[in-house]
Amino acid sequence: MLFHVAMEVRLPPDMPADQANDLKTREKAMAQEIQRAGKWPQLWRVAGRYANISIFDVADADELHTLLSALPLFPYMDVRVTALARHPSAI
Ligand SMILES: O=C(O)CC1=CCC(=O)O1
Repeated sequence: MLFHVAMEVRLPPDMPADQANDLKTREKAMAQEIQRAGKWPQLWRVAGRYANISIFDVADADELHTLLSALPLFPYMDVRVTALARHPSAI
């Protein structure tokens, strides 16, 4: 099942740089692990914002939630999920 996921990251401005860098390093490692597993086939930066647009390919919304909520930056992200269905005109 495909999901369009929009993530906006909002780190507290007073978060120490070491803590922010650790979160970003762990986020990258986990994101790449999920991509290698084939469950995160598209990950795009939104130009000009600390945000991304992604496509996830997972079994269901429960699996998606499990993956998203395990991301190190999850507590600092505003996440919007849209379930995708096949368009009848798609070829
Ligand atoms: O930088 C971001 O958009 C947040 C993020 C999600 C996966 C990743 O590696 O970074």
